[in-house]
Amino acid sequence: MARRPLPRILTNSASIARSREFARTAADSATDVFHPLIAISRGLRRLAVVGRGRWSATPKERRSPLLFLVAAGVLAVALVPYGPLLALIVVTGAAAWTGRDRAPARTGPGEAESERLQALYEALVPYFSAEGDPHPLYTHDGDWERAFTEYRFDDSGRLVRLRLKYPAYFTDGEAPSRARVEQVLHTRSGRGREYHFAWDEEAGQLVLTVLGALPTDIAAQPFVTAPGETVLGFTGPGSVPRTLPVADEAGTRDVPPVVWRTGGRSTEPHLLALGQPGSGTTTLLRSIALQALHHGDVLIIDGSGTGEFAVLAGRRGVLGVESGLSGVLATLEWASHETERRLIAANRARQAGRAAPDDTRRPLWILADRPTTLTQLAAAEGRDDPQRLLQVPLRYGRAAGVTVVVADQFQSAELLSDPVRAHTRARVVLGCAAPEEVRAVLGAPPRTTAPAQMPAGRGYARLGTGEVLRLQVPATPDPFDEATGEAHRQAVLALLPEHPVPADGVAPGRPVTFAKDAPAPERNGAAGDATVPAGPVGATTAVPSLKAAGPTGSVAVNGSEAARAEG
Ligand SMILES: Nc1ncnc2c1ncn2[C@@H]1O[C@H](COP(=O)(O)OP(=O)(O)OP(=O)(O)O)[C@@H](O)[C@H]1O
Repeated sequence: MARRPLPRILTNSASIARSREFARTAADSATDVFHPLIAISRGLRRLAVVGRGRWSATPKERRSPLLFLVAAGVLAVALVPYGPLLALIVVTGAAAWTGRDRAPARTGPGEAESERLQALYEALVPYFSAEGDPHPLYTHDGDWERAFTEYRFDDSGRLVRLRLKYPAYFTDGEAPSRARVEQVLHTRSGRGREYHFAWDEEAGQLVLTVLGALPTDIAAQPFVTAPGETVLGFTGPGSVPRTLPVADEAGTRDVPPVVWRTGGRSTEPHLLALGQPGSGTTTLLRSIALQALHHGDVLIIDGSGTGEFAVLAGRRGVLGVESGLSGVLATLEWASHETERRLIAANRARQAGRAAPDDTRRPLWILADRPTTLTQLAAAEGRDDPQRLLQVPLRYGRAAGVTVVVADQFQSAELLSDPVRAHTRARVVLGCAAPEEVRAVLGAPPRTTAPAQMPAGRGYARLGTGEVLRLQVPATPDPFDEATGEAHRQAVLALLPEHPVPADGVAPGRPVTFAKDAPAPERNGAAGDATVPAGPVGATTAVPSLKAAGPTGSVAVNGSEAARAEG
């Protein structure tokens, strides 16, 4: 029997979160409003307990006279004018007094906490004091309470938040000055945690906040995003104005994502990810590929040649997974021509007052893992540099719906070509990296200290000139890797597009060839077969030729376009 779907409100985690928030606010307000009633009822309960205790303590022979006295008192009160009203007021007052909250409100820090704050204050004196300051805010044996305006400790007595004032002459605009203070606060407040430093230059204040670790348990899954949006990973609460529902074993929760927008309106149409070996750049590419395949076609250049993308080969939408130099060169040449073709087709359509043809709109992704390895190989063999062939997609890809993602290692960064550096405005750094290294790649240093343990897939992302965000890439391991856990393997396999049905007896997963003058290579899963570049190979990088190229000047078209061309 088909299961009836749950009502939307039960499956919509955003509305559940809203309802929870509403319930919490309502409960808080109700507690405020009913606080006197709560105190009176608590007092009545306490008075009743005291009364019962007294009654049990009274010897049996005295209980009858006592009962008589109480009854007489009640009768007298009942007969006196306004007696019952006065009695009610007296009992209520007694109950309110007895039921008042007696726990003394804790004000100020404990002894140990004061000592910590004083030590922190003393450590900052050399940085925040100057000779000749008549009223120094920071001075040895000074009063930390003048400088620290807000502080919070966790249950174990460790500082989790601190707001401090600093003198106006402190050079808070200079990165080295800031770094020195941050270093002192970091080491004095306890290593092994991540700290965020927010400098308010206008107010002359610095706020230190201890950040929670980013979740490492989010597996690959279909993320709720719009077309053109790719989830690079997840970041800390409050860093981005949005959350995404993610599912795990415990259910669904909302997590702030780092979403990268690609396409015609994107200001960061291409991405460069750098990392230490084993930091997770290949995994990031795999995660991007799985998301890209929902709406587009993907070409993969596996420069390391370790077969970590083999699971994608032959899948619907995967145009090729290339690791050999010849195959890579042919593939990139095709991609370069395809970019030109799309531009020309879209341009012609625009001039004719038509919408861009469908075959120029399906996003094409070129994912290049460790292309510098191939650059070295090409140089050794005296052949063309594959990175040179990325130039056209990088330069014109945005208008042509072509997105380039390059991942490499820090050590090879100097081998990256100028176009790759210049056109990849979305940047990711994964793994351990010094703040200067992060700054060199992202253009700005991270505002947080590095965690003590850097899990795989952990790093920083920066989109254009935006803020540097902490990033944890969702676990998207290679399902063919024996070390991959079953749950993660199944999660990745569930996201893979199916193998296309072989209409012509071609075995699924057959490698696609993009050789010059070869017959049409298959665009696995696309509407039809794609032809290879028909134009001169060398024309790909001749950018001025973009305008000049006529119908024969370029190139790859899908089946229907080819038929039209032939017709
Ligand atoms: N986000 C992640 N979550 C969990 N595990 C990850 C994540 N990213 C990578 N890993 C694991 O870390 C290991 C290395 O990952 P990966 O191959 O992606 O790194 P790499 O940077 O490409 O390294 P190399 O260049 O040396 O191949 C793999 O076992 C992978 O499953």
